[in-house]
Amino acid sequence: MPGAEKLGPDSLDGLVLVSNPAVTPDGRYILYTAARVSLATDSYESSILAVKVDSGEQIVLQSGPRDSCPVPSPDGRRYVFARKVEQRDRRGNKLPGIELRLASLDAPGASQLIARVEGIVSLSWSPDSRRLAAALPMGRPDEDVKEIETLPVWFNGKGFVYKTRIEPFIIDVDSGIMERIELGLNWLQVSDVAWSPDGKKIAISVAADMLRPYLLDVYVYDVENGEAHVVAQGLRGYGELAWSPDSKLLAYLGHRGERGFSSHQKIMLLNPETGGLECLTCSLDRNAVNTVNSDVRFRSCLKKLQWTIRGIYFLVSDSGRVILYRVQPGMEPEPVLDPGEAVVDEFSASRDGSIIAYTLMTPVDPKELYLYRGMEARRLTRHTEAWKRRYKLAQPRRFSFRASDGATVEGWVLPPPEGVEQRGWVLYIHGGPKTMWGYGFMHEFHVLSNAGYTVVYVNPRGSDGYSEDFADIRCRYGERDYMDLMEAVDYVVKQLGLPKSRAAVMGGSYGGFMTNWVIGHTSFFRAAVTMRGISNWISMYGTTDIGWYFVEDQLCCTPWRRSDLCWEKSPLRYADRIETPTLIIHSNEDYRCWLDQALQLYTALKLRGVETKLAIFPGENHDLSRSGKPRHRVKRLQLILDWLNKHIPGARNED
Ligand SMILES: CC(=O)N[C@@H](C)C(=O)N[C@@H](C)C(=O)N[C@@H](C)C(=O)O
Repeated sequence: MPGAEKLGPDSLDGLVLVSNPAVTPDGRYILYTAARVSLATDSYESSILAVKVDSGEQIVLQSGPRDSCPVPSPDGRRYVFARKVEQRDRRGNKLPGIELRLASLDAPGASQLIARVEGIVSLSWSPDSRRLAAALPMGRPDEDVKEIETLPVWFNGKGFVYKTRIEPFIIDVDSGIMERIELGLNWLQVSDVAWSPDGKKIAISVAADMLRPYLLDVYVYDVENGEAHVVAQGLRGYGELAWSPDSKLLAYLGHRGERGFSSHQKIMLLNPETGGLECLTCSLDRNAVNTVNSDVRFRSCLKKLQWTIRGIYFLVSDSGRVILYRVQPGMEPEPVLDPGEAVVDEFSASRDGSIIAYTLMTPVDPKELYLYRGMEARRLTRHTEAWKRRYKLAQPRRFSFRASDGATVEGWVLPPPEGVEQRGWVLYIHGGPKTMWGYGFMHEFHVLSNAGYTVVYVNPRGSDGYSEDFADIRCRYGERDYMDLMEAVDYVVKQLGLPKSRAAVMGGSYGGFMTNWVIGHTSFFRAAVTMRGISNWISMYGTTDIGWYFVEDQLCCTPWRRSDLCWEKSPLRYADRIETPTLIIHSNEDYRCWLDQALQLYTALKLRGVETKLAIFPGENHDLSRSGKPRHRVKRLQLILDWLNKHIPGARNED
């Protein structure tokens, strides 16, 4: 019977994650990745499928189980994709873990190896469909003793990276011959490569300053004479590039660092001839990328901007929604596809812009593939329907309130589904801080809801989805962000009637920092769960992949400059005030917020006799809750439920 099963932690099993909707430039096919979560193999079994646009016929192109990232060729006949492999040479040394393979759209299954690489940062076909520009990580850590002379030492999800350079290459796809593009840089990390439609140039965005890897320069490489020259310096942001159809101009996704890491990503128009730079989306005052949180995504190699003859397409995060926009030089940006209370999660457009493939999700619908053509949207896949039919999913309700400084703050409440008694509720704080809650699908929320916990999720100051000023809490962590959250608690208790004595607080990363901050400043909550969090900004500064610049930018302090401020903003400073029973969850390969952040808090709580438990997940990183091994994700969810059930006993609704 539909909705008969209770959606518990192991309901992850069998969920299909649809990602990477890639339209062939001629608009004939849409290629995409479908990854099935398997508890049996403890993996994501990913294959590459295609839909014929005119007939809707579905084709299995590569049956996996570790295939992903299809990138169609300009002539629409072939595509390259990534195959994850784990092999060693005769001496037992690990070989590069990614096969870059070439396949024909007319011969499903068959493919040929082009190169074995450590990873793929960016790919761009030559217009003649014979070569690829590629940004590839090169270099491997020492097998035994690590002899380190660079920064960062390690990077979340990549392990030790002190010998890694991300370099630009040209690859002949038929011979596999790889030719490095020389930029004459001692240290470099290429962010993106883009081959011009006339075939003559390759644009390359690259970080060249090891101590300030967030600064990007843009080079244009002349394919004929092999010379590269700088056309822009000191830019920031994602650094993605797209050429205009006439190969004269570049679109750059990023910013000038107006508000440090709190700046919105913008579509900037770069004239390679003059170096001129013009912001095309500043009038929006919204982030020109998708930052909505979801835990049902699989990896994708799609670009975040695309220049077709109808203009530059990009996504905008706005009040929990994600909308597809378009902008032309000299014109205002305009919405192309507004999904309402939903999220256009990824997109790609045919060369003439007449066909747009995208993935869409809602708070109760995991991602599926859609087609937008002739002002009409059509759903193309139903991979998650059987999974959805098994469970009862409650619908969230939006609320908003006027904060004490007059600003409007919005949030949502996800109650237990019909027939499930409310046991209590959790204030779930997102990370970033510059991400947003909204209309994305959160499996974890439905697990909490099905266990009888109403989930309250709010976008306080520091969140994305609003103005740049709303997001900018630099130097003021634990102030307006904290006040917005506490005022939201006040609102949901007084206005929405949630029981004040049956509340828990939880959050990850920055949300873990804020959870740690909350329990050091109030004992309102019966329980807390802090995940991949931050307790000490001084040690965060030197131990993580982004710490030495992220902490200085966001907290306005370093261990040597205003260290008092670093300490004042560290939850560990207030550990002697914590009374809330706290579960601490961390991964032992989290290099975004290192394990020391959890250990310091755990030690403090143990010494103070506060009920606490530390769960360390081996072989996992900062993204455990989003892409960790399925069995670990189930275990993590069970630990959370056990902790809440222990500290919010019984099933009573009133105080
Ligand atoms: C480069 C940068 O600004 N990264 C930050 C978004 C970042 O990783 N912040 C972490 C402290 C964080 O809160 N991460 C979020 C996205 C999470 O939920 O893990």
